[in-house]
Amino acid sequence: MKIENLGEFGLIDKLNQILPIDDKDVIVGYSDDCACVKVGNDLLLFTVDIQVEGSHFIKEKINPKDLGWKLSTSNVSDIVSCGGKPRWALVSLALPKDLDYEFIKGVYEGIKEAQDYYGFFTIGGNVSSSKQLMIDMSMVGQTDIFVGRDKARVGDFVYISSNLGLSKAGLELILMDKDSYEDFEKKLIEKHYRPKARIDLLENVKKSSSCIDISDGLVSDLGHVSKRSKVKIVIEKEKLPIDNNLKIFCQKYNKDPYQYILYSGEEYELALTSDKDLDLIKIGYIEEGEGVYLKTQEKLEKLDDKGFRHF
Ligand SMILES: Nc1ncnc2c1ncn2[C@@H]1O[C@H](COP(=O)(O)OP(=O)(O)OP(=O)(O)O)[C@@H](O)[C@H]1O
Ligand SMILES: Cc1ncc(C[n+]2csc(CCOP(=O)(O)O)c2C)c(N)n1
Ligand SMILES: [Mg+2]
Repeated sequence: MKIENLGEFGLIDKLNQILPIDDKDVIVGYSDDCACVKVGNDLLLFTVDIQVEGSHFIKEKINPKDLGWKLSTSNVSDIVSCGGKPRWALVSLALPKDLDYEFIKGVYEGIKEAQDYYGFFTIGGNVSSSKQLMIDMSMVGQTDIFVGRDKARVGDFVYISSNLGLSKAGLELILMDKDSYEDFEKKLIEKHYRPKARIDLLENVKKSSSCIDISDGLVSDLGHVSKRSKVKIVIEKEKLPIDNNLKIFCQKYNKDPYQYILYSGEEYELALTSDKDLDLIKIGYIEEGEGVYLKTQEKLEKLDDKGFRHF
């Protein structure tokens, strides 16, 4: 069986069967944005995210500082979505022998910027030679309560932390390889290269019944919440805000903004559920049932999971 036929999540299920968890201190494993372990009175959160040349970035196009920032943000975002503060990171480098030192220096300067902004420390790592450039960060966070994907409840509202869709538009612009970009295009590209994990929303996360960060796309990531919480999630189309720069992008390139809002990955914004009134963007509600639906005035349509998959 080729792994491309198993798919990303089919593969993870099989790996879990080989290594089941038999440790009473593990609160959550294999199934959420972070694994969670009880140590004394604390809950520690563990996550790991890699940036691979060709899959996550094009080396010739990315500023190495942006790469260090994006790598850090993808890790911090998982910690924040579980309600935690990022604390410590390890960085594993797989580097082609002829890589210029200046590139890795830039990556570490980007990590430094992220450390200062998010408040964590890199405390070690590993180095190996490799044909392909890969930079992997693992991160430990700390919290007093774990906010997962499995406690969205019927009657909750669904919230998002910001306008969505910008990262996908930014990536498409980068891949167009244009000689020059208009100002609104530069802003979309900036959103792709410099996403901000929503550490500012930790108090809202802790008040939520469930939370997930949007790395594969809103529908795909809400699909995880729906499956794990065993509920139906209804998104009301008219409540989805369209960012002004995304609107201009879609007009210029003749695209449907909702394909971006619903399916853009690498947003590192949050999707939360709560029965409380949160000062965030309310986009829908939870009902009994399963799946993720889009409601318009005319119809209620079940949405396909077209999220980003590595295979
Ligand atoms: N190689 C692996 N071995 C064991 N568990 C894994 C492996 N890869 C992923 N997992 C687990 O599967 C779950 C889903 O992983 P995934 O990387 O999709 O996390 P995510 O938070 O949904 O996405 P992202 O990493 O983009 O934030 C996580 O709980 C993760 O710890
Ligand atoms: C060259 C290039 N091709 C495609 C993409 C898009 N992309 C890569 S990973 C990912 C989702 C999160 O993945 P992960 O779960 O690995 O964090 C997305 C949307 C990109 N950024 N660069
Ligand atoms: Mg995640």
